[in-house]
Amino acid sequence: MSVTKGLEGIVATSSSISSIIDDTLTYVGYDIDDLAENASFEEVIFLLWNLRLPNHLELEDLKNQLAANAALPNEIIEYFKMYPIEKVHPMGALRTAVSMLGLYDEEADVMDDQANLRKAIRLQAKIPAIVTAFSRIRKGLEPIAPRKDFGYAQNFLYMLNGNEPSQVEIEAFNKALVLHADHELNASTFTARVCVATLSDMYSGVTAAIGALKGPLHGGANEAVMKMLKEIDTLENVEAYINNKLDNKEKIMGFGHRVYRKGDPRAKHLREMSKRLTDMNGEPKWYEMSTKIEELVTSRKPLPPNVDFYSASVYHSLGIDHDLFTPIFAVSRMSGWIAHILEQYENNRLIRPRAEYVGPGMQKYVPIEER
Ligand SMILES: CC(=O)SCCNC(=O)CCNC(=O)[C@H](O)C(C)(C)COP(=O)(O)OP(=O)(O)OC[C@H]1O[C@@H](n2cnc3c(N)ncnc32)[C@H](O)[C@@H]1OP(=O)(O)O
Ligand SMILES: O=C([O-])CC(=O)C(=O)O
Repeated sequence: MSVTKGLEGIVATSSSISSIIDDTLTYVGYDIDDLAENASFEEVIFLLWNLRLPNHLELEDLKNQLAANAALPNEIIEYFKMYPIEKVHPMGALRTAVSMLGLYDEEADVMDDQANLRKAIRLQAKIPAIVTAFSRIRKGLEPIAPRKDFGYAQNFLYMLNGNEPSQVEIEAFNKALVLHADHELNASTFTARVCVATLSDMYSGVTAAIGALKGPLHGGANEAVMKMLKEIDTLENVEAYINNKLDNKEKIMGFGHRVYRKGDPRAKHLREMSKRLTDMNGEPKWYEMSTKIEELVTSRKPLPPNVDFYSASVYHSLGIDHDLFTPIFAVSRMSGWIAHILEQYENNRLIRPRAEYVGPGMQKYVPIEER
């Protein structure tokens, strides 16, 4: 047996959903640059789940269904009010709340295609309400009900802050959602597929995926980037901080990628947004520090920034609490997880690789009194 550590380069499934070829990312054959400039997040959801773009009526129907299913069971709100909300990380709360949603869904274990599509809508519709309700309750505020006349990105910001977001904010947030929606067989998507390949239910699959996204080597990196930016604090401090980290062989969060070599095509969109939003906010230092970090890191190592690097200053500029950055990634990636779960069900086989055993050889059991 030979082991490929971290399964690097192993092709573990076929998929029609997204592809990364020669550092180009596509969703169902549409270049991410094209989608980032032109598509609404709702169109991307439809695309990932149906493998084609919606027509006008189909898009309206999806928007209506998402709006109609956006409210949370009251028990989840009550649960947030009960537990020590100020002490938990929102990703832990999100993981638990999404799992709880399954308890209030009578179709949770109904596995036919139509039931799975209905669950998909419910999950995608409710995840913004979970993240925003959590955020408000921990600030002593009441959750805000979604508005039926608002789109997905607009509603998220509205439910979070309680006021109507500007057009610039809506467009920036929509673009961030589009950019994060799917990414081939990343760790959380693979986790979701492994889970449902046992023919477990969709709630189990996305709950497992949220757990995998939480880690700082994956989705958790966007929060870690902001922590680093705050630690550095000024443009003057960047050089010493980064050189010191690299000299000590420490990782710089938001850099490097398992698949991309020349660079992550999503990063340039987030870089542009970071420039625009930090300027608009009168806090250009976050962008200036970020570009200086990029210059320094790339001058020393072939490690371009990934999607998490500039998303940190983008979300910060939108006034979003730093520990909500990864939950927001989950709000978007829910669409990709669901697409992969549906695809896995369609052509399922249990995912069960092997491990090379490197433990002790055969041993004889020793009774406890003799140990
Ligand atoms: C949405 C996403 O999940 S995007 C990724 C988000 N994660 C991060 O930004 C965390 C920082 N980056 C990393 O930890 C890695 O680059 C990963 C996890 C993304 C990819 O990891 P892998 O493909 O396993 O690469 P691995 O960690 O083995 O690194 C290979 C080499 O590059 C170095 N390296 C990789 N990333 C970084 C980094 N961010 N900073 C400094 N050095 C790095 C490693 O130290 C290692 O060096 P060595 O060969 O001298 O020991
Ligand atoms: O693909 C990966 O390994 C990580 C990533 O960029 C993502 O999930 O968006």
